[in-house]
Amino acid sequence: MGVSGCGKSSVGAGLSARSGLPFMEGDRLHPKANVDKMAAGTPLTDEDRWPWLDRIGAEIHKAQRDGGAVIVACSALKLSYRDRLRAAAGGSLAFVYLEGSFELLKQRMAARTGHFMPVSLLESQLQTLASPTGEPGVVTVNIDAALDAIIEAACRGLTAL
Ligand SMILES: Nc1ncnc2c1ncn2[C@@H]1O[C@H](COP(=O)(O)OP(=O)(O)OP(=O)(O)O)[C@@H](O)[C@H]1O
Ligand SMILES: O=C(O)[C@H](O)[C@@H](O)[C@H](O)[C@H](O)CO
Repeated sequence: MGVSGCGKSSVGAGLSARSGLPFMEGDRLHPKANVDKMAAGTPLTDEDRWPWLDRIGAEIHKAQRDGGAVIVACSALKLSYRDRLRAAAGGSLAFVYLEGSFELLKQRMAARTGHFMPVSLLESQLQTLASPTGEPGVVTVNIDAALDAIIEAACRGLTAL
């Protein structure tokens, strides 16, 4: 979890490769209207996000019900969003929070190509973000490091929960 450009997809795919667990890109569950809205430079509202979070929660629940687990890339910016996911999951749910400075996030967003999310939305992402550090089941990893080191730190943190 974390704001746009923090590395959710990259780290999620890396954790999936290491653990053998399936990876789900949360952005793919956004309704097209949400993606169009963000692409046009307008931040999503709670009302835009609830149905999307419920889709993600249902996928996590299904994986756990079937005796498995799934790694999901999801911004989960507010406590109320994370609690919605926790309630939907029904089982245990851990969060890896990828934390970074405005400058580094901006730099990573600006350097990537072919992504719908404009850099102009980073400020609103950070304004909406409520840090999860201190909530149960949260591993916080600073993103100012090589991808491998971030994945390693996330793995270590998750194992220690
Ligand atoms: N540790 C890292 N070092 C250097 N570049 C990185 C690192 N982690 C991710 N990146 C790059 O930063 C960009 C953002 O990463 P990524 O797309 O994984 O973030 P994200 O949180 O999934 O973004 P979004 O939510 O906006 O889709 C990508 O171009 C990715 O290759
Ligand atoms: O809750 C949100 O505002 C969204 O999920 C965003 O975080 C983006 O979809 C994502 O970061 C892609 O850039």
